[in-house]
Amino acid sequence: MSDVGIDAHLQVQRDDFRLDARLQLPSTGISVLFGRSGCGKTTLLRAIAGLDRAQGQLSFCGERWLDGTYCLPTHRRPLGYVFQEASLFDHLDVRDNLTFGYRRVTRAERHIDLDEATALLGLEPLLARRANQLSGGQRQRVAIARALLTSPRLLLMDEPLASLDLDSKAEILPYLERLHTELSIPVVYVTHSPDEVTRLADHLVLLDAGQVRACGSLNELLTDPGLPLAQLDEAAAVITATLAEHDAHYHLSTLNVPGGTLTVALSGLPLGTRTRLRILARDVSLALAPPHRSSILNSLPARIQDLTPDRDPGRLLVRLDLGSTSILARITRRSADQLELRPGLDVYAQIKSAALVR
Ligand SMILES: Nc1ncnc2c1ncn2[C@@H]1O[C@H](COP(=O)(O)OP(=O)(O)OP(=O)(O)O)[C@@H](O)[C@H]1O
Repeated sequence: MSDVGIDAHLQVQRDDFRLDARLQLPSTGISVLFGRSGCGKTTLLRAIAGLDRAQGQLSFCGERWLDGTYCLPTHRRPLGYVFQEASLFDHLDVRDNLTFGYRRVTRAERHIDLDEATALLGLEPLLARRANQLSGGQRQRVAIARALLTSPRLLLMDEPLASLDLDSKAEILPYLERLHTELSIPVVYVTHSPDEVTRLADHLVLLDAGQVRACGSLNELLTDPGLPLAQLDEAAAVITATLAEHDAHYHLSTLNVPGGTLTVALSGLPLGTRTRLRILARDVSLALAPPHRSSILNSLPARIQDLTPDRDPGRLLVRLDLGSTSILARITRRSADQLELRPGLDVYAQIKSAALVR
């Protein structure tokens, strides 16, 4: 990794649980800590913040935060922390909640101002409202803006959507996506929601029983047949795409993707927008020749990287190299034998359906 943000080997001992996590996270983008309930996501996040006592080493962008007996206290670590439930000052209005931390940052250290944070989280109409008159989603947006106004160099978020209903989650996700595109500070984000992973993660850390099972870029881990994500029914690749053309007549949009173009249902996004495209493994089939007179619009040249047994004994998982990224195909073992598929073979990936991630 060229630009390392967090470089850590952290241990936390609890009565019946031990965290022993080695990880390196990049200094940009959203890194998601992912894993089942109780695997240690919150424990690791709190150890990074210095909120719980940890052993080991931790540095951030080369600065030592923990090393043996040396421990930089939380209030001296330049980080913002967003908890599952926003703890606001209920008797204050939104503006006063926001300025609370902001005033304590010296002018020279400020890299985001009140207007920017308010605009980024869409809080203008709420500034005069008292905190106890906000919905759960609005409270969480205020909590995120308040964390940003302390001008952190690292933002830690512990399941910020977990206590919200579906509508509030849908309301807040676009704001989190904006953080992603408009701010350059790295975010470490805890969730066990696959949807949030797909929408937000650039980088993924898979935790299992207190240990890091894998750590890498989102699509690298999603398409790794040795990891549990590729064995899910919903196994999918998430690739980056750019909107290239809208066809109002046929109600379709075309996107540039690694290795070619793909067509999806007409999108309202402007041409040139960079977005994410989710391609389910079960929606990809393989052919040895380019499709001829097929109803499938999407076909990309690809090279087989590997073939791995699937949970279903009648099927195989095929990882396909598109050049700069990979996708998965779930096909029958019989087809694989009939087509004599093997690593290194050039094929055509026929994609029945692909969806913009939103
Ligand atoms: N304060 C504590 N004292 C003792 N044990 C704790 C404490 N906090 C967490 N644990 C235990 O540590 C383990 C990891 O908990 P942690 O909250 O980090 O998991 P998690 O992956 O964040 O889970 P979830 O997704 O359910 O929030 C669990 O077994 C939990 O019971």
